[in-house]
Amino acid sequence: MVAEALRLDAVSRVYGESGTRVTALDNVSLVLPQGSFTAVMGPSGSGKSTLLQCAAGLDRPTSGRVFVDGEEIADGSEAALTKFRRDRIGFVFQQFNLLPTLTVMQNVTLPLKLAGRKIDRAGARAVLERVGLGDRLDHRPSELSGGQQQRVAIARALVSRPSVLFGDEPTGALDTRSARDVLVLLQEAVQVYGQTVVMVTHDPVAASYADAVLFLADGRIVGHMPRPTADAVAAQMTHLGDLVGV
Ligand SMILES: Nc1ncnc2c1ncn2[C@@H]1O[C@H](COP(=O)(O)OP(=O)(O)OP(=O)(O)O)[C@@H](O)[C@H]1O
Repeated sequence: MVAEALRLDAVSRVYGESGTRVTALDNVSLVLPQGSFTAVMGPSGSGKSTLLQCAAGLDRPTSGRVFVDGEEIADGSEAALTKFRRDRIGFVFQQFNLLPTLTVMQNVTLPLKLAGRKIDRAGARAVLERVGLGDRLDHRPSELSGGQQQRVAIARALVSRPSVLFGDEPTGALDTRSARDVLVLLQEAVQVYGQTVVMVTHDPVAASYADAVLFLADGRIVGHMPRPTADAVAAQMTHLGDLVGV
């Protein structure tokens, strides 16, 4: 039996008041096993980012429950939620979100510092070597290419050994080759290191690196494709677009 890394039980997220109400997530339930790589796709506005934010504890569902590694995301204070995220969640954004004044090494060790954990420089160096940046430790983000910056962001997300690594279009700002490097890295995190990765993407090629694709439309899960190929994903997206009229 493979353990569960992520569980959503009937999660809904409603924005706004009556009149402007938007149901961004509508009663979504899912279970992802440890060591899986899942892509989340769907038309614009289908709820992909909201799903990721609720699953990662960056946003609170209106109703329903989220479990990471079997433990429910704290429903308590902001501080408790922050601790939960720091201990269990890694997040990679489209725009890297590195701190420009810090070096590569400082960026990567910052989460450990903020969490009051021991700074394991050797561990951080090993992760940076793994992402191919072992010789760039003292560089600033502005001295790196977009692909290299995203690899720093991935190293920063991996250094605290999160239960789940979330990516919100992590290849969205990269050229084809850099995107491929990042996707191979995420695949390796899953296949070699047993990490669990959940990635939102608009790109069928990026999605084809995952073990499975979840399709969202109107805040609901409307499809699941194991062993995706780029062509099959593109065909399914066209079909979804026809269904929801985009
Ligand atoms: N803070 C917010 N306030 C009000 N409505 C919101 C807010 N965030 C998202 N929404 C709405 O919730 C729905 C889902 O948005 P979400 O960003 O999750 O979609 P998405 O699938 O990630 O879209 P995209 O592919 O365009 O990034 C949309 O209708 C959006 O307008």
